[in-house]
Amino acid sequence: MSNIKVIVAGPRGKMGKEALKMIHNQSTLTLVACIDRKHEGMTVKELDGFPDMEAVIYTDAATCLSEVEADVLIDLTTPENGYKHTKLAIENGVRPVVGTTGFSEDELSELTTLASERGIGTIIAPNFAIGAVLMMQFSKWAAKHFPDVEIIEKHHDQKLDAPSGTALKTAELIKEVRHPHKQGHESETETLEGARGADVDGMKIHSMRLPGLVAHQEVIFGGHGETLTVKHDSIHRESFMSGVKLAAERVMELDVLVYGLEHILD
Ligand SMILES: NC(=O)C1=CN([C@@H]2O[C@H](COP(=O)(O)OP(=O)(O)OC[C@H]3O[C@@H](n4cnc5c(N)ncnc54)[C@H](O)[C@@H]3O)[C@@H](O)[C@H]2O)C=CC1
Ligand SMILES: O=C(O)C1=N[C@H](C(=O)O)C[C@H](O)C1
Repeated sequence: MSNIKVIVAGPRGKMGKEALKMIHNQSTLTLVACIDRKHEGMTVKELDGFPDMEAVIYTDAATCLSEVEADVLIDLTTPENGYKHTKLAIENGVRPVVGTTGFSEDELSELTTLASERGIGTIIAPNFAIGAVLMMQFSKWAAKHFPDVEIIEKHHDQKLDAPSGTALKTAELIKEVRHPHKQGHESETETLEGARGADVDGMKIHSMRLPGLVAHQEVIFGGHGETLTVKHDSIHRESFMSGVKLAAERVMELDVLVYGLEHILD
């Protein structure tokens, strides 16, 4: 694999820092610039102390994506900015690898159309951890046999979006095999609003936010006299990095947008 020139948006965030470490420690990706809210003109070396990272920080995404010669944008920011960066990247011929979650369905559909029109490979993956991708696939399989299911996602208390991108993606995969139906008692009522969680075609999603958590999900299926739980825990953000690296390599071979890492895993 020849060397891939990468821009990272959000380099000072929890995921951005982990991505810089990953890029620093391997040989197929080279950091050529960063997009940040602050520190215009500084280098990553000056900002974070990585000894040989001379990549310059831009505060204006449009300038960065139009001026810097780059193959891939890795975006790890916020829903609003991630969407803007992804759009700008596609318009400038830079392939986006997006970990940022919280995009609306309309935004995803607009980006899908734009990527196809421009022929620019794009990967948006709500979860880059290989174990999480397997947890979602196992859940889809289980839902064929256990159509009553509730998703419980648990995250750190700095997370902006709820439910998590992973929970929504899990529900989307389960929807492919589950007939919509209301779960629980047909006459059940909430005496406290929100008690039964968010609703996707009758299946429920519950979001927990607490300090000390990283990223965790349980998908609980109920049957006759039995339950089945499919569970994944990211206990360190390093868990996401093999997926980010794989996506940055595979996006070079794509000319459309794919949503979910499962599309590029062997
Ligand atoms: N797909 C995946 O596997 C994973 C996705 N995520 C998602 O990644 C995103 C980032 O997560 P964290 O690193 O935990 O958040 P964070 O809050 O630690 O980092 C976000 C960073 O984005 C920066 N930022 C905000 N606006 C910006 C702008 N206009 N330009 C450049 N940088 C900007 C902030 O300064 C901050 O440093 C979230 O959407 C989260 O849900 C998080 C973990 C795994
Ligand atoms: O914000 C996070 O931390 C995470 N966000 C992603 C999501 O919304 O699913 C992926 C992972 O769960 C961590």
